Amino acid sequence: MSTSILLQHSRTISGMLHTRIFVRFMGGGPRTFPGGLNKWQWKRLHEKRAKEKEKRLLDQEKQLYEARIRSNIRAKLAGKPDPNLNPDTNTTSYSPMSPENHIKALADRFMKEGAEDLWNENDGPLKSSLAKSSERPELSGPNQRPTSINSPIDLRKLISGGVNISQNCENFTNSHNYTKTRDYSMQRGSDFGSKSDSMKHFQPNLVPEQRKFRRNKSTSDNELGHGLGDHSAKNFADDSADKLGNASNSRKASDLKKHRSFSSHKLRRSWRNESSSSDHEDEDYGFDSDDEGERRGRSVGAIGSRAALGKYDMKMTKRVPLKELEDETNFAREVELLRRELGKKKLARNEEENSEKGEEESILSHRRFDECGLSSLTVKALTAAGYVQMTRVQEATLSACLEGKDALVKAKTGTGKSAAFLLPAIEAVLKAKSGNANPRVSPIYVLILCPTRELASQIAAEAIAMLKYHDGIGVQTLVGGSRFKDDQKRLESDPCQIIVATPGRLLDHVENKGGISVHLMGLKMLILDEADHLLDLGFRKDVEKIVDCLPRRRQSLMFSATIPKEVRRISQLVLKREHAFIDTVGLGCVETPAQVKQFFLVVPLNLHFQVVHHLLREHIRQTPDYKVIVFCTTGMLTSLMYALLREMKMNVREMHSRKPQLYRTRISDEFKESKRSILITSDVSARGMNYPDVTLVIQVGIPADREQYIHRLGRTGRESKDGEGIILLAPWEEYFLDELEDLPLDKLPLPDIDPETKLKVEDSMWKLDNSVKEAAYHAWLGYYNSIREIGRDKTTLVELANQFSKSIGLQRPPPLFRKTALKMGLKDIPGIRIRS
Ligand SMILES: Nc1ncnc2c1ncn2[C@@H]1O[C@H](COP(=O)(O)OP(=O)(O)OP(=O)(O)O)[C@@H](O)[C@H]1O
Repeated sequence: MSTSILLQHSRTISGMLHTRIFVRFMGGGPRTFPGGLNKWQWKRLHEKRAKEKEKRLLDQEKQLYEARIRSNIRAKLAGKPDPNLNPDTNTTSYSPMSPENHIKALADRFMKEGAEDLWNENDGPLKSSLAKSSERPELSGPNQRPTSINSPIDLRKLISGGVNISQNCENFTNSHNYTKTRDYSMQRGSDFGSKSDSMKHFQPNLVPEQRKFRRNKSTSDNELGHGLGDHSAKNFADDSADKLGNASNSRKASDLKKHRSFSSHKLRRSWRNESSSSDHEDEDYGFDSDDEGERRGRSVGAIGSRAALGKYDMKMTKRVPLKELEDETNFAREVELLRRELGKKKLARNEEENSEKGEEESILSHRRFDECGLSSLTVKALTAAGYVQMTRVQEATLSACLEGKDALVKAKTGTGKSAAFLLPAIEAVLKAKSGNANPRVSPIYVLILCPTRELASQIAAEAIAMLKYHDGIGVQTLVGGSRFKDDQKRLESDPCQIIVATPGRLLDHVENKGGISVHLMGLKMLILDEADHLLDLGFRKDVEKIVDCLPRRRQSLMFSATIPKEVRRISQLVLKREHAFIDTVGLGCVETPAQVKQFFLVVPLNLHFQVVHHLLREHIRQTPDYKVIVFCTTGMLTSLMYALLREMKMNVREMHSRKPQLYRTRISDEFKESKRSILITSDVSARGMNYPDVTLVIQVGIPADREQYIHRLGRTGRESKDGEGIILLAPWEEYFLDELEDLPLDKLPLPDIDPETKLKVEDSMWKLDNSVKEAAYHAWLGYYNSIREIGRDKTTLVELANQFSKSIGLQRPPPLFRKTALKMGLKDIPGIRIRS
């Protein structure tokens, strides 16, 4: 696991990356701007314009670059001198940059680790099927999931893998008149400096090959319907020497000029539930993502981080560059040679890594807490809690955080991020307290924001454990589900220095002038746990408003197991520009815990309940100390699943945001302590919850997005323990697997469920109250209607919903209120019944 700390980089128009000391952007200045915009809107407007301008320039540069490469190749194939070269001087005839330098500039720009933000739509996804297939040779069997469309090669990965491509490329470079490459193996440094150094070894003349590699891969993909890693592609490449160069070739090449694009499959919610639920309380279309987002009626359009990040961040589709050069056809052969070589090297490296696995899999580092400048009382409390060595993320972040730097931290689920931010938080309080002995109002020094109530309680409990030996430092939670007035009383009677809050409730306090703003004036540290989620649309506005009320001279930390690049871009809503980005996962590395086995299962919708029951039965049979979490897409579907499994005498508990807070707290506490039990839940349990020893996570239906998949899965395999995850999809949900293409999922065969069990499940379903089923139908319709890929074809959606209705034993699909049907765009769709 490599740790990299990337300083923020600015991009210059010339396309080169430069490290630059940033001036502070958000500090000072007027609070309103021309056009009545507030500073955030003003900032976003400028960011958007800058991005557009940069994209235009980048596109121009790419066109020029491609034109140069093309003319170079054409000239070579026609046996003419390079048109870019001046025949007299044998140098390029144009200035200021030679093709080689230009290529190098682009290489520097695009290939640098941490520069992935610069990759635009046309660059396609970062991962390659080649890299993937060699990473996961076990997936090449019959269980292999469908290869995603045209993934170009992640050359940066190849580079950082230290592969000597020079020899492999020899034929190619000779035939294409590129200077022969030297070994350009690149070391991964732990800081940017070392990375830039290693980039110096990167040979510019490789880039055209890399680019062509990508393009030609697309070509052969198109022809063969496979990625380069596929067997047929291999055969194709083996034969390519014969095939290429013959007359039919150019026809073939032109036949191949089909450009394929694929949707980013970001799930976008297009319909909001709050209107329907407020209008018609008996219908529930609610998603069940987070307490506050939902309570404030904002979560629905907001789930799905990348999808939800405002207009200028939105990525509607990813397009793969498929402008094949007609005369580049014999490239496939070189590609294949290269691929084989890389495959071998990769396997060798994997074996090496496997032998070091014991070391690799542990989340613990070699550093101890008593070596890193924490107060002795904190160390004592840590020891009492059984924490002696730091985890890797704690080791990687502690010194930067203790130095007072702002930081954006990415680390896998279950690796100890909570302690990583709580320890500097406690130190910040100690320092602030010693410098402010007799404050007039007792200040809140640390504010921790997180998305759900249970997570807030969990973090507060961990903080209290770490403060065991400190006197006079209080921790309180401010979360929805309790009485506002009770919060106020609590804050007055028991002043605290650390607040853990969900954004909605905190904002209520701030906006209601509940007195909390005065206490927040002394704030020293702001922490966003599950930061990417807090910057989703569901929370972002609240978070912005809260941040606006906080002192600007503060330290800010953001933590999550997933940080999509859009979040990196907008992190400056909270962080200073010169913050550290600490990524303990590593660019291009698998973002899920290595020891968690992941499976997917594609089953017709009408069999989902039976299959869940079957999977649970099997798991219970094989795992005496089982502990399972089943994630459902909405609260009402959670209720239905729970009711069914309870009817079938399984040891189940139910948790979603429709349940009263006291019930939720009880269930959460019970499940923490329990063994041999099953929690049926919605996404309220997806992030941050630390239920120990979960052996299996089942996800029924597609989650809101890739990030949510990772967080749900992360409820198992915590602290390096073993775990298993299964995602159950209907055939029309299978497209979602493209989102997970870089994760090691294996296909499970369709289980053989005996007829007797089938009957039992059906019987139990029949016994359930119709109101639960009707609510589930409405919720189902609301959820999938909001998912762009599924909800845009309303007729099919309604057909599927009616299938679902039938599968849960409803004789007829329950009717919708006219207003609701209208809002969902379903009013005149055949199969929809309207309530009279
Ligand atoms: N230094 C340590 N030594 C031993 N155990 C630790 C240490 N730090 C954290 N843990 C344990 O690791 C587990 C996971 O920690 P935590 O909940 O903070 O993970 P996380 O990275 O925040 O996960 P998520 O991404 O799901 O929120 C907890 O049980 C915690 O007690």
